Amino acid sequence: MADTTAAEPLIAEVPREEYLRYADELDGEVDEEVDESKLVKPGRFIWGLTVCAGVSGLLFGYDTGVISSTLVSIDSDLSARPLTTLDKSLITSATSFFALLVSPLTGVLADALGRKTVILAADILFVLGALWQAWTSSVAGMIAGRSVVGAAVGSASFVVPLYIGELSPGPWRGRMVTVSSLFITGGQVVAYIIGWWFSTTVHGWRWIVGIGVLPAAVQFVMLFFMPETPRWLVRAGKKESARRVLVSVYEGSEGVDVKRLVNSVLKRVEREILEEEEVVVRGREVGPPKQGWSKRVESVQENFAQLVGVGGNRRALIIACMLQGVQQLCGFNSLMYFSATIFSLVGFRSPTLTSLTIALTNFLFTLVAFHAIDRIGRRRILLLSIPVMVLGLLLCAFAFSFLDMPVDSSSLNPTLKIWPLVIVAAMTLYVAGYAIGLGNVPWQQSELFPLSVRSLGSALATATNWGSNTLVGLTFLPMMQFLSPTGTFVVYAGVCVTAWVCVRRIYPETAGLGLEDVGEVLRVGWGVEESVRRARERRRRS
Ligand SMILES: O[C@H]1[C@H](O)[C@@H](O)[C@H](O)[C@@H](O)[C@H]1O
Repeated sequence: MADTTAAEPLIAEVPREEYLRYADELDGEVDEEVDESKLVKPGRFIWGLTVCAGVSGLLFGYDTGVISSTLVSIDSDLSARPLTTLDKSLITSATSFFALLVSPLTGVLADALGRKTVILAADILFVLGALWQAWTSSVAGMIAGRSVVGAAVGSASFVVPLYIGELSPGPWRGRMVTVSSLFITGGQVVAYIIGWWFSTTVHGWRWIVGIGVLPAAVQFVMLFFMPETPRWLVRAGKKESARRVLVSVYEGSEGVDVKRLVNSVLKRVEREILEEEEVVVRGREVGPPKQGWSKRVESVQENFAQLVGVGGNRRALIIACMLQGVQQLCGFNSLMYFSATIFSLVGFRSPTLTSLTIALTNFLFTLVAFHAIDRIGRRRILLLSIPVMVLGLLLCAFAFSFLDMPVDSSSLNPTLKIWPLVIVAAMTLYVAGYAIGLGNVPWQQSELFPLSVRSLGSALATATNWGSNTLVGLTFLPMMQFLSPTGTFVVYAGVCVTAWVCVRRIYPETAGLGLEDVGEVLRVGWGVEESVRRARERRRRS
């Protein structure tokens, strides 16, 4: 959708008295009687956009899930020698490390250039990374290709939930954002299947990594027909374009007067921007206006100061980083990366197929989350599902204590006994609990932040995710060796218990709230009791 509207002046550029008068008028103008909570069903347009944006999730899942089969099938194709342990570690961790480096940067770009531009840039990186890996003939080339993919995954993982969250009507925001988690977990299932399919083909790994080009190229083309988010457009001074997008989002929904609702949402967004600008203007030192790059740097610094200096924003950042940190530190991805190794050590003859159960369970229970997240609520779903994870982990730890783990699969006892089966069942239980809650709720992060710091806040939380992901990837095998498998799984259970306590104390219920209303909850404190009371009332009414 091409934007032909000339940019109106940014609110910050309007003389201060005029702007304060406008803020007062706006307060009186917001139509408090119409809000999104009365919407009955979202229209086709928003579903279409969610699915198109979700393709990045598919690439995220595929590119992270594909590494285990790629490493096995490379054999001595790179540098004419088998891969060493160091090669494997570098190839694996290059992706999460580059995702960690790039996500804060794309947070700044998504504010300056728009959410859609970052998705577009990620697609170019996905294509480049896939081709680079498929053509390389050296270990160094492979590490470079994985790094490019890491930069793509880092950008996409933060910007897609942000894009979907800023477009979705409040009552469906949870479900819509969970669609991107469905694509991630679906991408991981596809990666396992394709990896297994090409495992016996000569140079099959080149196909495995190269196939990633296709969805990225398709999404690249689709992006030219997709709009920017209305929130970003209002902030960039393109209110009429924002209005057109909102009309398309709400068109076809039952239960509301679309025109009145669009006006009300636009006014709410403007009011939020004005309030935030007021905070910045009050805190800004008076000095000559900056130009060019120094203006950009100053605005990033102001943004950061606003993020950590304003109480509500700081609380949002703490919650988002805490959730993203525990999503990884609970150890889930060690199963994604190493479950085939574990299953072969405990005696399964087809470890890849057994690992597929892990990926499939993850996908199927994300579907459950999709149905439940707006009805049950983000906070409640976490409080209910984390204990299931603890149970699964402790059962795993218990079962491991009965097994003598061999150093490699050649010295194992081939007759399957009961404990390996208990391990698979316990891991499945853990993964089901993870997929319902911690696997997807942290990606709802963007709703916690007001518009002015949404992009930067989400990007920093995403960097926490990738930092913790890298840490788990690097420490899992040494922990298994030094703490024993039982000790390792008990540590992960400890992380989950800590997560449960933190969620209970500081994470308010945000389900069902309009995007502009979440900030209100965190303004004077964590807002837990009040938000839970209101969510209960909303549930009773519906
Ligand atoms: O939300 C996703 C999902 O749960 C994936 O299965 C996992 O591999 C990712 O690390 C996580 O961010």
